Amino acid sequence: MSVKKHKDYKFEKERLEYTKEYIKTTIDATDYYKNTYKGNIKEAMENLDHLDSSQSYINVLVNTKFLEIAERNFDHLIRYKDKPYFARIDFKEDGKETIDKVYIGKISLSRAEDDIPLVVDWRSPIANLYYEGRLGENTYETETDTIKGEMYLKRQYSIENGELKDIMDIDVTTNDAFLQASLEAGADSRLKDIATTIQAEQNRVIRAEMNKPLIVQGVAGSGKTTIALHRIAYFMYRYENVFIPENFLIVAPNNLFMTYISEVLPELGVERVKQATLVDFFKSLIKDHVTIHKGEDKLSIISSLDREKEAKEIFTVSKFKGSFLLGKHIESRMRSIAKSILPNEDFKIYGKVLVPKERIEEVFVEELSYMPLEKRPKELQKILKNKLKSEKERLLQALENKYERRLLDIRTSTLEEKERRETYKSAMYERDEKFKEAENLLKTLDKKYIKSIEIPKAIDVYKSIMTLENLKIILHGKEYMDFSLDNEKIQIIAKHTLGLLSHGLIEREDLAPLAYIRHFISGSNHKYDIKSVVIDEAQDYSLLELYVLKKILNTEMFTLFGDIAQGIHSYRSLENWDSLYGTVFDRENSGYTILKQSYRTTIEIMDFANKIIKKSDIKDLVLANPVIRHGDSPEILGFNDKEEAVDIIKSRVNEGRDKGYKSIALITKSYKDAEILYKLLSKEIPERILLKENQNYSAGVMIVPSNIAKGLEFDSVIIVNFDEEYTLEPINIKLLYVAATRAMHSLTIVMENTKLEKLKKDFEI
Ligand SMILES: Nc1ncnc2c1ncn2[C@@H]1O[C@H](COP(=O)(O)OP(=O)(O)OP(=O)(O)O)[C@@H](O)[C@H]1O
Repeated sequence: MSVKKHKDYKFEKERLEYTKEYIKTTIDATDYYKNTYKGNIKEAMENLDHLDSSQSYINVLVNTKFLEIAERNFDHLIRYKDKPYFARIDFKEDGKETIDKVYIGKISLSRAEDDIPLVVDWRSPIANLYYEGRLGENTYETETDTIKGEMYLKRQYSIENGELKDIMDIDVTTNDAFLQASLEAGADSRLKDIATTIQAEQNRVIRAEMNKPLIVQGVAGSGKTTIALHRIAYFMYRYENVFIPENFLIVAPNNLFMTYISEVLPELGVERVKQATLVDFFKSLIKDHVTIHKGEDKLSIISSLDREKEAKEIFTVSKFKGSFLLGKHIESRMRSIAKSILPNEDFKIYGKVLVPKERIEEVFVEELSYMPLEKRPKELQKILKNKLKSEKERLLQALENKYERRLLDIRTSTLEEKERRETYKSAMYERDEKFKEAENLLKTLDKKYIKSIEIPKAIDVYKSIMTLENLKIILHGKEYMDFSLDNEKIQIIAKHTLGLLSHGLIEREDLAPLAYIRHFISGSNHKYDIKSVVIDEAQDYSLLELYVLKKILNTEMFTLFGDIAQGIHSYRSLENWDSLYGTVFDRENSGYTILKQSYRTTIEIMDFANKIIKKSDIKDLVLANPVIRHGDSPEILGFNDKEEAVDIIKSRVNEGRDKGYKSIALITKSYKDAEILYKLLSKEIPERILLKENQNYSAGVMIVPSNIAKGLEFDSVIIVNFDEEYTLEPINIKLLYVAATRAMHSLTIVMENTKLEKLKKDFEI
């Protein structure tokens, strides 16, 4: 139906024009204010020197703040002037006469003259009705109240360049046409914002309470990354007066991913939020000079069929280094280290014990345990100093008395005059010396005692933990056995780790334990002031990594988004969410949500991918349920040699381009295969790019190893398989699943004819 035929077209068009006009006036006014504030700042700066400078200083501060707000408003208004809202609900609150027409957009805008809202923010309480309510009786929660009433209308608008293109009344048509349209659009570049089409289950995650941990298990394409960012935007709105953007940390898998999500950040107004990879965050904490070993890609080794011994070593070492067991061992080891660095003697003066060593130990190890090791000596010194102070008077008095007596004895002695005088003089001298000595001791004894406490380096502590001898200690403890140790494993772990350390090298898995040790030694030496953490691809982190992050940031406000079915790094990371309870988070005090609906892929592709993941042994596997959207069936094409492979790939890429696909990914199992493919296509597709972890994201024809493709999406995916195979090993199943679920519209597998039948048979595809 043409938009003009809609019964309310005229009204809506006028309303849009009115809103646009109002925004234009507001933009002009804001611009005017901006200039006024700038002028005020300039004037106040000029007056800083001669007038009352404190008043000028205040003027600068106040006007700078105003200017900041005006600039932010100005940017928002400019950004949304041509699309001020995307939906409307009509709601009559119980007890009120009128029905409010509530226009929902990315900004809030009220008419200055009568304070009537023209547009309300999508994050406001009433907008919740748009996302979750159906027509009829409804309620929504404000900060203080529950508002009851009736919703009469739920309407969506398509507005392009300021023009009303479509009006869609939902709940009349049950099918959400806007969602369909938005899903059909191609992935030309990076992630987009979905404020218009957020679904109820996603809305609940976005608005879920922040002050306790929330784990979101979402199938591939369920919008985890997208809603993670919307959740931050929501909190920044909801707790505007409590948090600044810099209080939020997004933990992302790599730099490529960070640029992939970067476009949506300003769109949601969260561009100043902190972003870091966990590796960089931990690296910034460990100040000791260490280099991360660039060994062969562990994933390649693990997913190979003929490298069992190496794979076993990787599993053993990585699992241990990511275990809660190691975390607990570090904690107890740090206690023993705190004890061992203390001098093995009482604090005494002239043989008199002022503080027995047991008491010193109690203070240093127990009472000061809330403090980093580095800071404890100073605190201990204060105690010792106080002891010396209270001892001073008694000690000097005793000395005084002693010499008084002695001098008296000499004066009244029967010695000869000359000898008596000499003896008296030398006793006087001795007394002065003794006083000097005592005063000196009183001044320095505490320093001397403290000086002998040597704070170890984190790397040395770690080395000592990883020795056979010390690992054996863990073997004898029976607690926290999330990782079962035995003698053979200990040998492997010690040899592997000490081997690397002896060359000044560490591996990724060493970062969390090292950062934790460093945290014990130096405390929070990071530059962040993080209150709330949002982790995407959370299944890729180990228990210890998450535990250490939480300890270091000292907050409960964690939201974890992930999918166990995509846990291709499970050799070093979580295998299920349950393991987080009782270790990192408290089960009773944490939220857990499952998202089953997948928005990315067509039904045909999702069915194909589900067949693959069904072959895995993942406990309580949740299969993705695609939104109704059809497309071509995935194809598996065989080749006899690489030349033929190149021809097939080239023609598939061209077909994709003809269909208007802007992002086409050639996904390989490993980085090695990606490099082979990159070279092979140098003539046929010279503009192709090889995506790497540390580069910026850009669309086009991309060659991507599957582990790097994780989290991203493409219009068309061509899985290319040369030398390496996808077998029924758990890791291979996950790698193939990840690759297949990156596709939005089209999926092809290209592989050697000799391996093709086996793949089809194995996966029943
Ligand atoms: N409510 C929605 N409306 C429109 N598009 C949506 C919605 N939810 C998700 N999408 C789209 O679905 C796609 C997948 O989203 P996203 O990448 O956030 O999912 P994910 O769960 O992180 O996926 P994966 O785990 O597979 O990496 C994106 O294109 C996103 O824009």
